[in-house]
Parts: sequence; C-alpha cells; structure tokens
Amino acid sequence: MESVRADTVGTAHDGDALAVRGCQLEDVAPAAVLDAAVRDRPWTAWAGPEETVAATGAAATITATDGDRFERVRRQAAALFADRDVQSSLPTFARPRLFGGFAFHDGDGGHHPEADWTGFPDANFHLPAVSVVERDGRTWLTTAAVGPDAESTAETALDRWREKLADASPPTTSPPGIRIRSEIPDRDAWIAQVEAAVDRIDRGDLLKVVLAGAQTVDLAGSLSAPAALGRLGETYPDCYRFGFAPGNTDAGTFFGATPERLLRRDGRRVQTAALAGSTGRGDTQAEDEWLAEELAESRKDTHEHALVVDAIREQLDDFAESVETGERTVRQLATVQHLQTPIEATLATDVHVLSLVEALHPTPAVGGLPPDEALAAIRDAEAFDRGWYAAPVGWFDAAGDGEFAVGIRSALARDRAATLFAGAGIVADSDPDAEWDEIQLKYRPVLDALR
Ligand SMILES: C=C(O[C@H]1C=CC=C(C(=O)O)[C@@H]1O)C(=O)O
Repeated sequence: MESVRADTVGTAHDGDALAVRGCQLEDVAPAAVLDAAVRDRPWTAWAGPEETVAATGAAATITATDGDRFERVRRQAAALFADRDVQSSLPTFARPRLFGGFAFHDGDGGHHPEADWTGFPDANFHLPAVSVVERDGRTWLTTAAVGPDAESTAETALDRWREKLADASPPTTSPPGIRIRSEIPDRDAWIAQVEAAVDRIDRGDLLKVVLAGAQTVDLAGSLSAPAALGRLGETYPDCYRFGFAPGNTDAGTFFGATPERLLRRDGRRVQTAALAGSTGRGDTQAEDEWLAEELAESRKDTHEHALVVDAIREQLDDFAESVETGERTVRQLATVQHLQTPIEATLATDVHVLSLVEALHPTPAVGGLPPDEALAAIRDAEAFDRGWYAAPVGWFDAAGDGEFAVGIRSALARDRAATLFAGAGIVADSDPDAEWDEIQLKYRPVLDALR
C-alpha cells in the first residue's frame, strides 16, 4: 500500500527553518522500531494509554541546569516553536513534540556514587530527529530538522529510516539476570529512618513524608532496554512505560513502568489522579479481595491517600474554573494494589502544561507535607541522589498541551549495573516493617524485567 506523506516547514525569527516530514508505515512492530532507535543517543521510549513512541536523535535539545527550570524550558520551547507553522498536514499525534523530564529536587541532589546521574540535567528535553508513533492502529514515522538545510535533512532521514525499518525485527534478547549487590539503606537503617520520620510527624513538624530506598544490582549480561520495556509492557500494560537515554555518552539509561499519571493537558481539560496507599496481591482471588478491602478501609492508607487528593485539588484550584474528584477505587497491578482517585479540572485560562507540572510536582505521593519540610527531610534522610526518580517525565507540544507521568517503579542502568528506586509514604500510623515490605514490592516491576 502506498504510504501517505505529509510535511510542514516554518521559519523562526533567527532564519533557521524547522522542517518536519512524515509518512505512514505498514507492519512495523513498536519493539522493532525501539530496537533500531536505541543504537544512537539520545533516544526516548514512551508508551502511554493511547500511544507508543520510539524516538532517536535530536533536532533540538533544551536543557536547564539550575533554578527556575520549568520556566526556562517553557521559554526555550517557545523560541524553538515561534513563528513556525507546526500545525501541519501531519496527524496531530505526529506533530513536533519535546520529550524528556526533570530531576526530582530543584538544584543539586548531591553526588552519590550509588546512583550516578551524570548526563541527566535538572531538565532535559529533545525534539527527536526521528520518531515513530503508534496510535489507533496506525504507525507514523516523522523526522524533524532545524537549520539552514532542515528540509533536505528531514527528507533524507525520512527515506533512510523508512528503508531501515522495513526489515527491522523485535529484539529476542532474554533478561540479563541479576545479583543484588546492596540496599541503601539496609533494613535496620530503614527502620530507624521511618521511626525518626514518625517521631517528627508525632511532634507535629510533618504530616507525611515519602522516603525512598535504592537497590543496586549487578547484571549478569548486557541489558537490552527495548527488551526490558517489552517485558514491562506485557506485565504492566496499563502503566506508562518510559526510557530516556540522554545524549551524553557517560550517562546511563533511566527506564521504568509507572502507574502514576502526573497530568495530561488537552486544551482547557486537565486529567490527573491521586495514587497513594498500597498493599500486596493475594495468592488466591479471595485473599486478593480481602487485601483490597482491608486497604480501602485502612485508616492509615485512606489518610495517606486523602492528603494527596486534597493537595492536588488545592494546586489545581489556582488555575481552574472547576475541579472534579471521581470515585476512589483500588487499582490492581501485577505485584501491588493502590488506592486511586481520578481528578479532572477545566482550566480558567490557557495555562501551559509545564506551569501545571511545576505547580503539582512533587505531589505528596512522592514528596510529602508540608512540601518544603518534607523535601528537607528527604534530603536529610536519603543517602543517594533521587535524580529523575519520582520526577515528571513525558512530553509537551507547541500549543502547551502534554502528558507527564511520575518516574517511579524505575531504575538507572549503566553498563552491567542498575540502581532501582522505590519509596513509601510515611504517616503517623506507619509501621516500619510494613513499609520495608512495601518498597520491596515496588522494586519488583523492574527487578522482574531484569531476571
Ligand atoms: C513512591 C512510590 O510510590 C508512590 C505511589 C503509589 C503509592 C505509594 C504509597 O503507597 O506509598 C507512593 O506514594 C514508589 O513506587 O516509589
């Protein structure tokens, strides 16, 4: 079948053109595309509820390394898209988008050898040179280029990649296999940390703090990120699967499968959810149901969850004409169950998705309350740098629409090692042993994809 081609060209103030070329592809598996894409850095993998994206190279890169990072990314993106006719004849999902993420903490997270975040700035976004998007049963290849030869660069790349993908096949790599090297903190230190946090909550200094651990594993073989993401897709199809390998060749690869949407903005409509409060899965259906019921009735978990719902509502209120909270349910994932409440807002004005990300991050599902005291407690307690763990990852476009997930159930991999991250919300009634068991469950998605 003849593929459809479409294009767009626009010229910015600086005279450099942004050219975008696209065509529809037939019979290409997303995993095969990703396998071809990861041969060069930077690359990005993104799979949300509606689409799967594999992208490689950078027509443009936006980075912010200190203070005011959300605003600086927004300004640089506005300059990139300014006066360029990016609303093209391409389908909307194949339009130019910037993919990337932010670090959890504002400013330096400190240097810790256990989690070496070299190459992951406070904010880093790419307009991919090549991207393939699968959505509604259709697959589009798009190329983008900026500069004096933008049109011919994008055109040549489109032809080259079309040919390359015609015989691409999905990776068949088996999991690398692992040996757990260290847990930071170890069980005793974790228990002491949680007890200290509960003391601070009892004294009234804090309402909630989300403490995290890091688990470092040695890999027995080399890691194929596309294969690991493929396995995560089979076990966690309803989660956002993401992978980011920045351009810096010293950087690792950050990847995972997160159940937590930070938000999606589509015009004036904003969709988000509170996700907090956890329990395990049962061995039988009866045990599963019993655990779900116990979670839904638990005073500790419903309190931990309600704090997140209230904080998100409050943040959105500043921008919204209306904020609606849906029904709280128990969301079941392969290894864990969570309390979840959907929240929707209608914006009062045309607020950029990055302004909303800035307002919401970190929600008390990954930070705590009051926010500043909780962040200080996290920095004091944690002996590793969170880097991009528990931070916003996703995309935005020229119109200020976009979608961001919270980078939990994730790991940073480099060479033959990976550091996995998992956290748990600590409130007044928290039991340190139960919180330890909970973070072990939260390592499982990535752990299982590696072994
Ligand atoms: C911080 C994490 O999970 C958050 C999301 C869902 C449930 C959570 C909880 O019950 O503590 C956490 O707030 C993590 O997985 O690293």
